[in-house]
Amino acid sequence: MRVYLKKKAVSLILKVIGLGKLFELSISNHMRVNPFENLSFEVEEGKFMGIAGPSGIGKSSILKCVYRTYLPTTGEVWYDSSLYGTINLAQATERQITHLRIHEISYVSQFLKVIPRISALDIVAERLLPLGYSLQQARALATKLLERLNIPEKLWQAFPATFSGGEQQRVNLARAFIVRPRLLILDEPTASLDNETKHNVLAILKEMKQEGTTMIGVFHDWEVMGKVADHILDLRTHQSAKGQQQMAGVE
Ligand SMILES: Nc1ncnc2c1ncn2[C@@H]1O[C@H](COP(=O)(O)OP(=O)(O)OP(=O)(O)O)[C@@H](O)[C@H]1O
Repeated sequence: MRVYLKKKAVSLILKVIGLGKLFELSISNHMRVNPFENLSFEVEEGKFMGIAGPSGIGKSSILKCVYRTYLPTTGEVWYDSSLYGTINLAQATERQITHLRIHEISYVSQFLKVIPRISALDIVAERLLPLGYSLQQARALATKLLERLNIPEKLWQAFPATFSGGEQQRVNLARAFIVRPRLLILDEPTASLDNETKHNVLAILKEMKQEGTTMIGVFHDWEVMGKVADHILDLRTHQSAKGQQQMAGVE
């Protein structure tokens, strides 16, 4: 008897085509900075794509174009969303982007945008309120996450404005993790963490991957990236990336 294994269909969650970003610096005599152009890549559902390349090549800007903090100058960012089906994030409305950020796309950077006079616990818990959780449920889940990220209990009711860089980063991670997003964008998420917390963050990322979260991320620490990434987009060797930024004055 022959047994045929059914080939699992590959499902793309992100397809970026011809992405480019041009910055024009009005304060510097209209100098133009064009870190990447005509950049294309794809990410399969449930996979982790790391982005590598030297400082200034555009890694963070690519993440920001996907999260739509930056509007790309050229190109398409096709995302297979739960809310709207396949949608080009480069052309989605602000309202669609806001909804996607609440429900399915999270971004975590090295820095926390500190919200004044809200406790660390509530900054994390509040992410769950628009998703239908009660304040009590949200606080219980936030507590578990803050514990896992080694934030001491005495800080839970404190305001993160006074926290150290590493503590703020852990609150930032908790805010992104708590919603268990469909797409998680990570920009240097472990940069100021001690080894024990880094280890815990990696464990949470692996757990989320198993639950189906797709991730794209930039890590300075190649060892950390190697532990979670399924493949790496290396901007130095990527054919369609320019590989280095070009600067030119406006004619
Ligand atoms: N908002 C902005 N306005 C003007 N220029 C910008 C802006 N954001 C990024 N750039 C420029 O684009 C280039 C790429 O920056 P980006 O932060 O994406 O690089 P990176 O590869 O992430 O660098 P690093 O590894 O040092 O964080 C840099 O020259 C940077 O100065």
